Amino acid sequence: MDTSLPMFAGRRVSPAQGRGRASTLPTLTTRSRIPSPFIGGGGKLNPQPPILQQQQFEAASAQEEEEELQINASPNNRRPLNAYGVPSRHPSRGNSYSLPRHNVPSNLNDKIRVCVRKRPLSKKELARNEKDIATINSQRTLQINEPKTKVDLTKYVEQHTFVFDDVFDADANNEEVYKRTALPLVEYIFHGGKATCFAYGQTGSGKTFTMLDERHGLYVLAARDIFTLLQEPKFNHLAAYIGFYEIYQGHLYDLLNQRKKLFAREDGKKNVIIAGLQEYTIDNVDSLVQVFDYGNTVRSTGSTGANEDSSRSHAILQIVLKHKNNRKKFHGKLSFIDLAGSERGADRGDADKQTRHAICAEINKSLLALKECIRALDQDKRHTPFRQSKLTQVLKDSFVGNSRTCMIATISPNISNSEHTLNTLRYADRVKELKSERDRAERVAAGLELAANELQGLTDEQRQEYYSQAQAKLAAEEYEEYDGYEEGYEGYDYEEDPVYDDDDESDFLDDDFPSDEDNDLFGEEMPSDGIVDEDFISGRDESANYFDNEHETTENFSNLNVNDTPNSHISSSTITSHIQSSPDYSNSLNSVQLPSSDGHASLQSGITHADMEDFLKRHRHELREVSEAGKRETKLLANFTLGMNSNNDIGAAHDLTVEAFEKYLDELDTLLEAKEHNISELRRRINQLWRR
Ligand SMILES: Nc1ncnc2c1ncn2[C@@H]1O[C@H](COP(=O)(O)OP(=O)(O)OP(=O)(O)O)[C@@H](O)[C@H]1O
Repeated sequence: MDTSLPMFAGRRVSPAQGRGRASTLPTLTTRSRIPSPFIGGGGKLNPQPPILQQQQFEAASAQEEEEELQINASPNNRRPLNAYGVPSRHPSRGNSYSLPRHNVPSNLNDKIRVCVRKRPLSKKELARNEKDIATINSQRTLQINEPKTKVDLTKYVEQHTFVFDDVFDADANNEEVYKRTALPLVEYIFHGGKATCFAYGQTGSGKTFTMLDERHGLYVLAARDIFTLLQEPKFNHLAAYIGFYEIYQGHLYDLLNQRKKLFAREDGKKNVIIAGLQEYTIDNVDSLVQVFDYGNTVRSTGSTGANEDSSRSHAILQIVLKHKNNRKKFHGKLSFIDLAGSERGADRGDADKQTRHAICAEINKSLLALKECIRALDQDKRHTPFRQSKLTQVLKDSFVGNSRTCMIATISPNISNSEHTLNTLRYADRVKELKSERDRAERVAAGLELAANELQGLTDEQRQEYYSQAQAKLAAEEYEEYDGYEEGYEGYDYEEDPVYDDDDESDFLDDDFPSDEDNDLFGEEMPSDGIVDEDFISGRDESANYFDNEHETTENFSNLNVNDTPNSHISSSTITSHIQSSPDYSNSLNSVQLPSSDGHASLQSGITHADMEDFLKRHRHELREVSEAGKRETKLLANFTLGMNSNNDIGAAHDLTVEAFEKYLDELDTLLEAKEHNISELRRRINQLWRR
């Protein structure tokens, strides 16, 4: 007797999952698995989410799907033949199933969306008579018919079925793709969010065509809508700033400024700043395309067997919305990323083998890190491994807090690329596991399979044996799948740290940025000659670290007398006195109801344990935020002091120092504002406790 387990899409399926739970199908709803403050009623950034309509639609569709399944289960139901003339379920393996059509649209407001786009067969592929092995079954499912050969040389087709948020067939145009991928992100950034849209896939599968095509690329379509929205009176105070850079072998280069090397840092509000990035204020699509074309000509490319223009770098086009009258005031950000080709180590074109290996390793590392970061977010992990690659470091602020991400996996449909295509789809599948839907499909498929054959005729004992094996197998698979993600990174045990104790606010614990010990936020090597980098000072740089700060020394601090500044609201060099003199501070202080003067606490009697816990959480948060801001402040002070010391006080050098001083003050102001905010928030909570 063959007790091997039935399989689905390359994975074995538990009979317990299959038959046991199939009967509960009608009550299963599809999905709402990503808890996000912006999804479902009341989310500030999402004033009218179409969730309700969607849920109603889902309920109706669930019923339809169920009916369809029962039809498929009928022994009289003849399965269609696939492109190879074989029934859609291979009789000898029992490992593939015809899935219900997933006609339920996904939620455009999900924090993370994963879509797939199939390109048409190219002329060359058609001329070679290559078969199209990718079948789109519905708006959300696709099937890869992978030709295989058994050891006895019998040919068969293995079918792999995947479910995504959206699947676009070869005839879908960029406008259609745009509406369900980047358009929601455009709307989102106008509500103050940060968003990322990226394409992932094998060389030649259509990433550039989708993202960066100069006529219909998603970036052009998005820019068109962004510029239109900026004309509206309510957004009149905003302007779009365009920057275009690449990540090549772990370094950042400005594509709009002669590949000048760039450094990524984080400002006081946790926005990632690409220091030195040349940004253009652009208000029409034509100029944007011009700027972009220019940038593209300097992008790092190499030649592979597959595509002459194949890129070896990740290209990032960012559109930042800022306040017109204050460029430092950030509103929203949308990044389009054309990732380097995903195939592993298969490149053949580069002359130098060592370079080729280094490039491939770097690309693989960053793609892996990207996947892990998105997975961590999707699964609400407490720690996100941003530091594992330059790509994820620069994208950090697009993943945490008010952020949305849309990934478009691009696939080639031809037979000779089936392996790469499957790799791409598996990668995408892992990025966001649409568990409830996949499980549902698996349960159904397994249920049908079992009903049809294997368990029939078995004794009770044999069935029992079958179930235990299946359960053990599933448990092992699940263990393998999640093993390794829980430990955190950099060897630091966050669980043990009482300060970083169990907090429910989303990004308390996922901050990977180094603090005092690092040169820049990402630990990247900075110019270490102590000389002011001209470009940093030239006014293009929004970062605070204008000077090399390799040797942070306290003696230098005394050289800076903040009291001498013309900026009157910084009245003292100490944070405390600054905070005390601020209007926010006085307001919060005035509004706090202190305990009565006879010394008896006047806490409200109904205070619960949970209230106290809640307050402690807030306090920990405040402590951490303020101490981080303090560290940044120390660093800022040291940087400026060192820079000032290395410049003399006459002529051009003095002018540079004054300019840097202005920026230093600006940055300091932002840091203090962040601290004040945290402190006054804590005081507000104290106030609430006394009052209740
Ligand atoms: N959906 C599509 N419809 C029509 N043609 C397409 C589509 N997608 C891609 N192509 C064509 O396929 C070819 C390869 O596409 P593209 O250059 O976008 O691939 P890529 O994934 O960006 O490759 P690389 O990683 O090497 O840059 C191009 O000639 C492009 O015009």
